[in-house]
Amino acid sequence: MSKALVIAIDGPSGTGKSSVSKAVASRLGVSYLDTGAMYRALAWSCVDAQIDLDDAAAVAEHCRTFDLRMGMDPTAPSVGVGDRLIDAEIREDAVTSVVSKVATNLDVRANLKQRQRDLIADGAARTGGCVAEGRDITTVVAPDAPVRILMTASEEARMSRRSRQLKVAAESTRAQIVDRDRTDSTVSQFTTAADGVVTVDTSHINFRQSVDAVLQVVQEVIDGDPGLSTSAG
Ligand SMILES: Nc1ncnc2c1ncn2[C@@H]1O[C@H](COP(=O)(O)OP(=O)(O)O)[C@@H](O)[C@H]1O
Ligand SMILES: Nc1ccn([C@H]2C[C@H](O)[C@@H](COP(=O)(O)OP(=O)(O)O)O2)c(=O)n1
Repeated sequence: MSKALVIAIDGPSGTGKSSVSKAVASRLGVSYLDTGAMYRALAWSCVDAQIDLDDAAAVAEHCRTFDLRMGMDPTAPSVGVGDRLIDAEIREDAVTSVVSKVATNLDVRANLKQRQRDLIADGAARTGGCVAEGRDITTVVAPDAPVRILMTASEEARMSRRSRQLKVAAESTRAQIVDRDRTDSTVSQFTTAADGVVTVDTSHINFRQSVDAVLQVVQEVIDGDPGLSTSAG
């Protein structure tokens, strides 16, 4: 029986993790998991339930019971709580500005880590593989993944991409990117590659080239491990 093609991708904000991971998963015909969206969904759900985000015990308790539903089709990923789809809501400033409060809660991280492992296993069982992206996938959630990649890019490139994406001035993205990454890095190390993790620096390559760079790393791993397979040609 062939082994599941789990591809773990970490990196700071604005390196291209989400867009590149989605494209790679589509090309390979495997599932896609945006773990950052899970932290965002929890932050949204706490605000919706009027839970004080500074009350770590209350946030952790809410995390244990909230009905998070992740759609893992890379061509139409979705995030829901119960029957309500919240894909747009979790990208709003109201969530972006507070998400670090839930992401730095260690009880929350333990709960979401287990959910992420289960989702990756389910997604891989359905489609033969899964591209999972975040901050601690290569090190904590899926340290045994056959492909592990750290995406990096200069601060300048990351800020300018986010500003183009959000249609705001580059400098105004500093708080969203540089400051938030600094807070998040107190609980997971995602700026240097752990042992066995391949770095893909996207500072000076475009989106297409970034997708090709990741696919090349995947192909090299497949070539060295005949037990792994993919539907991509
Ligand atoms: N290599 C690249 N070169 C230029 N722009 C890119 C590249 N990769 C991604 N982008 C663009 O940068 C923006 C941020 O990418 P995203 O995937 O959301 O990053 P992350 O998930 O790391 O925060 C998106 O608009 C995306 O299309
Ligand atoms: N595996 C993960 C994924 C995201 N996080 C944190 C980091 C961010 O503050 C939030 C949201 O992550 P997301 O990847 O959506 O953030 P970006 O806006 O792309 O930088 O969750 C985490 O701590 N661990």
